[in-house]
Amino acid sequence: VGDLPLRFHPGPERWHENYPMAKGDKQSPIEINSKDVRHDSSLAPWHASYDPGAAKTILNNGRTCRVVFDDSFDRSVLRGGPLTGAYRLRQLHLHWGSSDDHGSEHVIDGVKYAAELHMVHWNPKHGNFAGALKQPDGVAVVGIFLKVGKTPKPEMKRILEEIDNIKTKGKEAPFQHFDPSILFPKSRDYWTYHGSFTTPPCEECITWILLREPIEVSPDQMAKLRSLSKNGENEAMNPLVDNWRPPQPVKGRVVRASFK
Ligand SMILES: COc1cccc(N2C=Cc3cc(S(N)(=O)=O)sc3S2(=O)=O)c1
Ligand SMILES: [Zn+2]
Repeated sequence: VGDLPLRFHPGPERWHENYPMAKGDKQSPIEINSKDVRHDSSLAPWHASYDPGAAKTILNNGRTCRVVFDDSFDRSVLRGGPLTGAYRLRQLHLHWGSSDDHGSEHVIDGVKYAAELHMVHWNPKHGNFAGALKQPDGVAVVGIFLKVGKTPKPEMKRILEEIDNIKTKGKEAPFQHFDPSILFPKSRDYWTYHGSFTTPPCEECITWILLREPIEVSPDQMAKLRSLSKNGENEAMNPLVDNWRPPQPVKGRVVRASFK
């Protein structure tokens, strides 16, 4: 599927034709309504201990902008929160819209953020990433909402400065000495629920940890993201925007909050 021209890429409504899991009972993203959220005082705080040296490259794969980390040993790990054990950071990527009023995948009390950053971690007790995909506790994704404001976080600058080197699909550039925990907002408050990858193959192996406090980006930082192309360098520019999946049925799942 990855290397077919765009016109053959079916949208989210048709993913289930090739990936039956896309119609499962634990799909992501979802709408979170505070009135249905249950505060769970037993939820521990989460901790990330990332090694800046683990950052390797940044790439445009035609569907998102992704930073890849060395996950060959417990070098950059996430612990605590709803998790048991240490989960290894594998990659981070973003989802964003064609304008500032939408772009996030999860929707909070009806609010769509301009973008949503995902930090993907996997549970090494399952041997490797492919093995972790098949387990309900295989993967943990930290989601951070991005909203457009006047006091942009300087830390996002580093990722967005690299955009010029990965404008077209397939472009990759070295991206080293980067500690993604600088992107975390001040508050550690989070929601957590069990769900899936928001793109095919849509496996239901993800413990989602969504941070309540958004981080700020500037309007021209958003414009920078939108200047990426879905196409290769010798094809027509096709703005890489609206790479978000719409909210999926909650199907009785309970979203827990670490805060009151
Ligand atoms: C076997 O290769 C696989 C198997 C499963 C997922 C992936 N990946 C591609 C999409 C994808 C979507 C993610 S999201 N938006 O839910 O955080 S995380 C992720 S991925 O791990 O990079 C690669
Ligand atoms: Zn994602």
